[in-house]
Amino acid sequence: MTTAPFGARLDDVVVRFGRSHRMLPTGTVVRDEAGTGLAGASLTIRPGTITGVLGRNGAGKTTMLSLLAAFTRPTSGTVVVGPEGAQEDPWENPWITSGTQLVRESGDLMNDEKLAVSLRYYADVRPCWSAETAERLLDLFEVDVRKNPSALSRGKRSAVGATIGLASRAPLTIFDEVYLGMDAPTRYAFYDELLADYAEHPRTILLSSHLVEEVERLFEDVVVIDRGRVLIAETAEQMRARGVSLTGSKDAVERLVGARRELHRQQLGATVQVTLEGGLDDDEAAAARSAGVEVGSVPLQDLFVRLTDPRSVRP
Ligand SMILES: Nc1ncnc2c1ncn2[C@@H]1O[C@H](COP(=O)(O)OP(=O)(O)OP(=O)(O)O)[C@@H](O)[C@H]1O
Repeated sequence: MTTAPFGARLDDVVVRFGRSHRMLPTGTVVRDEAGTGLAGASLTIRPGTITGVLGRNGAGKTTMLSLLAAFTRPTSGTVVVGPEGAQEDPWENPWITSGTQLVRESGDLMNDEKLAVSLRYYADVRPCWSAETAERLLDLFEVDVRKNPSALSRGKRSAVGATIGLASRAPLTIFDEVYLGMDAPTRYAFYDELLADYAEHPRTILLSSHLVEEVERLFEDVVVIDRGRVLIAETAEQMRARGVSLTGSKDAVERLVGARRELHRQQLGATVQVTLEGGLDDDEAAAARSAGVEVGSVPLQDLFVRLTDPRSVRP
């Protein structure tokens, strides 16, 4: 089993879910339209990076992550996963799937057996499994492996998911919103463990989260999915350079804004704060300084919210 980090590529991938039939309380049967998970998504995941996967509810994050782990198959388009130069379709491909660990909020645990049984299963199917890491993290998160998963609180189940992801040491490790049930101290402990383990055992990690502010410091690359398509796929640094915030008197800020695209505007008494798309060149930065306008960076969370705002018209 190779331990080289896996990368992945999606080319024009469409995922359509079948039509379903539903009976209303009145007895009438209605036909639901087919749902679209992805509507032509193209993307490259660089091996050996931590990539944040962001998107509003229903954007297609889970669909995309499920494709990489071969839990779902594309309706059209291609998906390949694997180490550089040896990427293959992951569907029914044991070589690729044994190197891919998808951790979902549901936990994927055997609810009627003691937790120790599920852990043995993961140890068997993940060639790089670290029993020592699993034991240490379960101890850290105070999870009792003699309990059945169904007897664990939501937070403890999330901690088990986090443990499985880290202990798998899988060349592609995917965390799909696993931290939702965890309290803040547990989440922060998880982020620290993830960074420490990643530094020691380089691999590819994908993290989807709605807690963008909290996790953005972990990201090297960022993918933003919007309505089934990939809106942004670049380094976190490039994404941060997509916006700049200007704070100062209305007139001075207005002069700097000119005809540029505004992502957000906030009036604070006589002061206005505008988030602009793009950065400032040297002349603009000098003009801002001499006009007493404060130039700041924009957190990824704010950029993500503004760039995926359905009310904003894209150029
Ligand atoms: N099994 C399914 N049947 C029909 N439609 C589905 C199914 N699974 C997902 N969808 C639809 O596909 C779209 C993308 O869903 P997906 O779960 O991938 O989004 P998401 O970005 O993970 O959302 P969230 O942040 O709310 O978890 C949504 O419109 C959803 O309703």
